[in-house]
Amino acid sequence: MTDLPTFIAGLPKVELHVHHVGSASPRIVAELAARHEGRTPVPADPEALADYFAFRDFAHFIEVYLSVVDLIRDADDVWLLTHEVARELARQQVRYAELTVTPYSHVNRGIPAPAFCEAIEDARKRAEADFGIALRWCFDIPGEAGLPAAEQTLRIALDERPDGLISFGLGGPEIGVPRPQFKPWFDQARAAGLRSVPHAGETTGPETVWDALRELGAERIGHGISAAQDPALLTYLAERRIPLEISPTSNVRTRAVPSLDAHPLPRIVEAGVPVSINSDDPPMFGTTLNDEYAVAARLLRLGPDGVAALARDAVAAAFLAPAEQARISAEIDAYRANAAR
Ligand SMILES: O=c1[nH]cnc2c1ncn2[C@@H]1O[C@H](CO)[C@@H](O)[C@H]1O
Repeated sequence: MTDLPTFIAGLPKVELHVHHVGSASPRIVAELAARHEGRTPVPADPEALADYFAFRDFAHFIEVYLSVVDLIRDADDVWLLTHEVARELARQQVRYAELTVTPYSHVNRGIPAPAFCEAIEDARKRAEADFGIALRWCFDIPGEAGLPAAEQTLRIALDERPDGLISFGLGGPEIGVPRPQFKPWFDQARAAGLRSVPHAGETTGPETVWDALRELGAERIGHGISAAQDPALLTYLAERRIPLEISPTSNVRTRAVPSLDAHPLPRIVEAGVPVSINSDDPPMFGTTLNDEYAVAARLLRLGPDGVAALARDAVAAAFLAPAEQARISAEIDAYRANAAR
């Protein structure tokens, strides 16, 4: 039997909560920073970049995140970023990923919506051909930009409607950005067939998770970790099989939780709530999806069978056709069986 990190590295996976810009590797960020030398606070040197990605608190994280968004100036930058993110996901044996993209932030910086959508779509199709990975898009509202961003994000989603678009989200800070105000836009997105996957309960309490469920029709919750403070909410999520998209290291690096050992993941799993394990913004948090599976295995005291079950749970939570879910789950089972020999 191979050791657990090696087992995880080869395990077929899906990733459901990972941000487009947040996945820009130090190499890509350095390349983009070099293209815009002198006009960005983002260091081009990967060493200095690691220090730059040390966050005082969540607000500081968003500030740094937006400084990386500023590096993406044209459709070529968008294509490069998207194709490289797909390469890194495929390297970790990710077969399918729902990538959270924030069109508002890019259109707001001068990239026309049609050009932006054409770039991500072309990169998505090329990634499927080059790496065998299926990408789909979640268009999310940057919460800090409020209702104008909600309106523009919905407009872009419905007017451009890229083939890969499957869901509608809400990211950015939660403090001072109540979820209920976004209900009209989520209602329209859901009426147009987009799945609802807002962030909630990351930096605020269980009430924002309740709001995301009751007001925004959330089918999955981004993070949702404060649900661990509300037994009734845990029961509600478990009974209705509403998955939480958990990114353990993200929560520590943005100071949403004090340490990995204090992370509520064990309590959430213990309550029977479905979870998927994710990396969120891997280079910014100094992690990878494989590292997050290793963290989850440590916190949940899992061996290969348990880790394979985590991967299957993420497949079950994915907005994938049942036949596709069955195919990837069967690949996970075959891999587990083969590793046991
Ligand atoms: O962990 C996270 N929580 C909330 N927002 C995040 C996170 N990672 C990346 N973003 C991104 O920050 C943008 C701000 O414009 C949000 O739209 C969201 O996509």
